[in-house]
Amino acid sequence: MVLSSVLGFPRIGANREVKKAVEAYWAGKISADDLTKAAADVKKASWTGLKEAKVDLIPSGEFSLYDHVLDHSAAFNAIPKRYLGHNLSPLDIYFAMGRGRQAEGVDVPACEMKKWFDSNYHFVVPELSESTDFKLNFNKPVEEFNEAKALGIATRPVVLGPITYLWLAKAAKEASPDFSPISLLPKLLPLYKQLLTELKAAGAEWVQVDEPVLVLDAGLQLESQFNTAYAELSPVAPKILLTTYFGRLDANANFAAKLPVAGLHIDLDRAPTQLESTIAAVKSTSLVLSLGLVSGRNIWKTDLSAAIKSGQIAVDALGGDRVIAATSSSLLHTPVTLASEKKLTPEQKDWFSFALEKASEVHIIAAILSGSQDSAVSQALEANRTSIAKRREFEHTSNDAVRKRVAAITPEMLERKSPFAVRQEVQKKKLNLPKFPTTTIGSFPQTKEIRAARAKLNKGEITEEEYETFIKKEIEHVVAFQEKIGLDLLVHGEPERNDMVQYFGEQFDGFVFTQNGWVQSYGSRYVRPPIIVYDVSRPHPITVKWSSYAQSVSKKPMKGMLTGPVTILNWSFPRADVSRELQSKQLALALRDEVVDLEKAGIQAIQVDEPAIREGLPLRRVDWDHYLTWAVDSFRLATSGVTDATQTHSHFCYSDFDDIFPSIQRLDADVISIEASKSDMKLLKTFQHYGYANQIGPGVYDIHSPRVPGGEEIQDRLGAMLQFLPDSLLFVNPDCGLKTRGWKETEASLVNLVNAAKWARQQYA
Ligand code: MET
Ligand SMILES: [Zn+2]
Repeated sequence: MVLSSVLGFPRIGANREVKKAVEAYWAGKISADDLTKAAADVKKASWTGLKEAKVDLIPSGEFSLYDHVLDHSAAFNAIPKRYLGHNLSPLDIYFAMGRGRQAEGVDVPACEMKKWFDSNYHFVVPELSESTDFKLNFNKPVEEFNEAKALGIATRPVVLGPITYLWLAKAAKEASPDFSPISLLPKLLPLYKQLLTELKAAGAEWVQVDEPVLVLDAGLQLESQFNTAYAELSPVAPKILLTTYFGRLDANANFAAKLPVAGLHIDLDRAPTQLESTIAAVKSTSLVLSLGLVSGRNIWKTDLSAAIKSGQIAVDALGGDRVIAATSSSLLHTPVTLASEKKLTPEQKDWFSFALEKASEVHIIAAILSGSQDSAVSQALEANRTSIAKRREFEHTSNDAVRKRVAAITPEMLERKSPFAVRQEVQKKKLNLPKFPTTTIGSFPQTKEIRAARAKLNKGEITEEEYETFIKKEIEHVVAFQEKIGLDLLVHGEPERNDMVQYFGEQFDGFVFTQNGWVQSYGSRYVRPPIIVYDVSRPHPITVKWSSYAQSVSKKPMKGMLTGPVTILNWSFPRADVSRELQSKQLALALRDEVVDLEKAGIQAIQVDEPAIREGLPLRRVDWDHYLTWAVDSFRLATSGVTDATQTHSHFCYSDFDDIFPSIQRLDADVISIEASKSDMKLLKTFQHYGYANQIGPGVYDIHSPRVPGGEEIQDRLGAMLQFLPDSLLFVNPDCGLKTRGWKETEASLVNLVNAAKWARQQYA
């Protein structure tokens, strides 16, 4: 019999209960016990939901109050020293690692966060060194396994595998220079042994061990690391299902299929081509093959007939008892349920499947593959056929004007009229900026009042006109503030935007929005990604009125502010019926029109933000070129419609450029701003090494913290930067937008920034 399985479920609650509970706990409004209770309710709802959806293998242990990688660090006692000795409870140490802590004399910053593979989920990076004192503080998978068991629900516990855990880790500051986290494998394995032994004793039949590192180019040692680890773990563990997701096993399938485990899971949503090769690799073994047929990363209804067809290939080759029908990855990346969407049209609603609906899908696939005669199952399959047929019909329609425009993109459209050196001279005269021009990244504090006004507009409590008047006042205030403190290149402050992606999605044609489609981004921060459902176009100018209004109240140059095509794409749920490249080009053309309109309206500098361009980088290096080509081309398409005199800017809030430097260069923005405050000056050496020749503003302070940088501190940074960058290229700016900051620290910080730039003008006159 083919069993159905779900690799992980959203852990935020159907109505964001977990966010509400953890934030209430942080605010001291509820106790740790209340928090545990709220978490238990959410887990119970997930397990019950999955059981009702008739999923055979239900996950446990993957719930998290903040982040599942952090859960492992806390369990393994991989706790950096700075969090100890403050008399904090284990729970508070855990949260301090996740988000920092500034209270009652304790002042510790958070651990670093990084993007989870190619997703927009952030995990807390483990910090390890030779002196990390591994021990098993608690066994979360056992606890949750028992918790579910007490509710009468048998589950398959989930753990992050040892190799992937160590691979995600970084060397702590105190580690020796040649330390590499993977060297701790021999020290870590005993903990996994203990954890898995206890799981087996608790009665778990299976355990899901996630090793997504297997889909990366993670080096030659991988095979021996896996052999060592699993030879030790298998004898003591429940049956191990080794799970990979987000990509292809490629050559790693050769050794993965020979590991002493009971099953292997592959992602057929991201990498459908690995079905046949993996079947061939496992055929002569006794491994169970778990097929990731239902996407854990997107929200489109699965074409069940197609999934069943793929599943049947595996069943024919291996027999039904060796096949599991599963989600491709954890459903963490999808919203909980469609049931709470009241505003989608019935037609739209019929296109989607969120986590709970996906659970039913794996059940139907498994049931059909097992030869089920159940009429409910055949009806569900029939209904799915009808839905998919309707969706395909819709997909066959297109906005021909948009398609034609994409087809007619010429190489010239990707080129500015003149090279940077020529543009720089023209822009110097036109914008008349001083040396070391000061600017900001776009947004100013999104105050309570701004959010209240937007909420009132949405509820119909104020008119569109009243809202516009309010926003204009905000803009006036932000502009006057910037003039007062002496910034050079101004911004309007983005008060009209709820979110840098959602705002544009709402103005473009081709997007659909959910009311409750929240997905965890990190900790208690959830996002509601827009869904691209159709060819994208711009029915009318979007930001022109705000930027022109801002320009009309100042004599200083105003910088227009847009979100780039690749970032809009990466932070939305994309269509599955056309390529990401096509969607990106459509977005680029829509933005190109906006850029040209801004120029026509007299805006002399235009910033097109691409903070997500790097996270979209494919997991396998062989796929990089293709992505980077269309991603960079999209940016160039969006920004190259202007004359030499218009200064284009772009912004990235990371600094991990080593891998993609040539692509950053190829964007050919006149000015880029990057995050640099946290990552010392190593990055600037990269810029020097590659001979970056356009203008650049490495962030001079970190906006993610309320801390005000001192004037001298900023001067020092500028001095250090000027050792690597010619003074004619340097801009002075913070490292990201200020929307999450308060006005008080914003003012103090920017005053120091302006003064530091004045100092630099004297020093380097
Ligand atoms: C995440 S990058 C943010 C850029 C945007 N212009 C802002 O200032 O908020
Ligand atoms: Zn940013």
